[in-house]
Order: sequence, then C-alpha cells, then structure tokens
Amino acid sequence: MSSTELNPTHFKNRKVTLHDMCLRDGMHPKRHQISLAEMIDVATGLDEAGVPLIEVTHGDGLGGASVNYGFPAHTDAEYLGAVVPKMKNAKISALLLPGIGTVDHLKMAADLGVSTIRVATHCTEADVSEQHIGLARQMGLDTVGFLMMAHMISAEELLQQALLMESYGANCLYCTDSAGYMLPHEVTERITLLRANLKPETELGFHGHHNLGLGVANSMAAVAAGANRIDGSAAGLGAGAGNTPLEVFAAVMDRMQADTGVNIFKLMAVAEEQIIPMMDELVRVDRDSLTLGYAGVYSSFLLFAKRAGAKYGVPSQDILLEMAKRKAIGGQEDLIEEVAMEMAKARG
Ligand SMILES: C[C@H](O)CC(=O)C(=O)O
Ligand SMILES: [Mn+2]
Repeated sequence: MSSTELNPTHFKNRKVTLHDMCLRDGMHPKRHQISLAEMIDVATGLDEAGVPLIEVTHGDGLGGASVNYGFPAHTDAEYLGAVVPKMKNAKISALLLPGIGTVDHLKMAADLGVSTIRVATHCTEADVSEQHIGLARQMGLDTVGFLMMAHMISAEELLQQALLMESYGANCLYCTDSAGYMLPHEVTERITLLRANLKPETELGFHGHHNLGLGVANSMAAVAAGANRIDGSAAGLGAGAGNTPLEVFAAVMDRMQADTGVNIFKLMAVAEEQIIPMMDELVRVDRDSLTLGYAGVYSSFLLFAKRAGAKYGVPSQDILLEMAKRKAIGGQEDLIEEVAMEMAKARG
C-alpha cells in the first residue's frame, strides 16, 4: 500500500483503538508535575468522550522518578490509585522501560487495576524485554511491545525485534516514532512488513510525534497498512512538538468512516478546555521541536537541551543537532549536559 492511497476504502468500518498519552507522554512538557486533581479531571473527561485507553505514569514510565529523568509531583502508585477507580469505561495502561521500571513496579501497577502494560525498549534492544513481557502476559494483562526510535533501523530489522517481543508473549506490537522523524511511506513500509509477518491475531500500533507536523498523516498511513491501535494526545500534549493530536486524528477517522467509538466533540472539549490551559508553554512545532523531527532526535531531549543551552550559553538547536550526530538514544539524557559543556568550552 502506498501512502498516496489514503482514501476511505482503507478505513471504512475499520475498528481503530485510540490510546491517549497526555497523562504520560504529556508529563515530559509538564516536567512530570501534573497534579492528582488534573490527572483525575483529564482522565474523567477522556473517559466520558469514549477514549478506550489512557496511559498514566511518569513520562519515562514506571519507576522514572530519578535525578536523570526528573522527579514527579506524585508517585506512579499515587497517580494510578487516584485515576483507575474513577474510570467508568476507559482502561488504564502503564509504560515500563526495563532497567527503569522493574518487575515489582509491574506487579504494583497490576494490583492497582492497570489493564495494559507496554514494555518499551530501544528498537534494537527487544531482548531486554523478555522477563517483563513474559510476566505481564502470564498475569493476563494486555501486553504490548513498544519499539522506540523505530526510524533508526530498517523495516526488516524492526520486524526481527518485533518477532522477539511476540515470541515473549506480546499480543500487540508498536512501531514508535519517538523522534517524529518518519515520513508516511516509512510508516507504511514498517507496518506493512510487520502485518505480513507477525501472527494474524497480534495487534499493531503506531505512536507518533508531531515534530514534522506529520502525526496525523503518519497515523493514517499506519492504519491503512494494518495498524489498529493509534496513540495520540488531546491537544497533542507530549514530548517535542507533542504526540499526534488525538482530537484531530479522531475527526479525520470519522470523516474516513472508521470506527473509533469516540465522541469527537467531547474530545475536542477536553483538548480545548482542559489540556490547553494546563500547558506551561504551548506545545507546538517551533525551531527546536522541528529540529528533533528533522534530525531524528529523541523527543524527550527537548527540555533537557533547552535547560543545558541556557546554563552554558549554547543554542539548544546546536545541542540537539550534536545529539543527532552522536546517534543518542533514550536513556542518554545525561549526555546533553556534557555536550553543552563541551560546546561552550570549544566556543570559548
Ligand atoms: C519514554 C518515552 O517517552 C517513550 C515514548 O513515548 C517514545 O519513545 O516516544
Ligand atoms: Mn512518545
């Protein structure tokens, strides 16, 4: 399927599960400071709008609270304990990066009523997810393998990593465009290959970032090629230029006659009346976030680069470009300060 074929034929009556990220990926631009009241209000609004899945944790997943990633306003247990009991229909998911989150975190999240565990690794490191995926599946959870920075490897290499996660027990595999770097034909290529080679019952998902303004187009390409779960955030609240704006994607799916089960007007109201007022700065495509997408840099590096740039008197855009040159990946947040220091020194 080519991305030029994005017409209603490929969408009509397709069931598409929307997964909201503003209470997890949105924790990055909020410096992990979302209050319990905001978590409950937003999650309740999304639930009432019919969004079936909502992710809640520290921006870097369970156990992310640390010097390296930032300390949140509340613990994961406090956030999950506050939100899960308030949900009428929506299910709550938690992200877990092995090495940051542990098996104990996974058990804690399951005890608090999380239905979905998404085990995230860098796109070449699926083998570190075996224990967490295996346990989540054994516990009867909806278990997702989440391959980050998927633009850094070919479709064939991504497939090999996805096959590993599927063999560990994942019932859904994600192509994750953490840098918002991918173009629609690159999404099409990856999802098409995954669809052709994973088990027919294994679901496929796409997680986009809007750094090149392509979150919606890339998510459409993913659905057309066989994905049935799409991540996005109300008003795009997420790292970098944000995630695929969920209300926009839902409206497009409506026009394409796909079935998301979402009330788009209620979702628009959550975006407009709840999320926009919560933003510390408008999450949008600007020079730095566009640089992430253009150069293929991990979206969560944005605020780290801004802070280091201000501290060492180096343009944050230059720091981000250097991070791209070094092919830095998630987990290397501490390298940003080092790079800024070196650049300041070299520039006298
Ligand atoms: C930990 C990251 O924020 C996960 C994610 O949303 C991405 O890679 O994109
Ligand atoms: Mn993300």
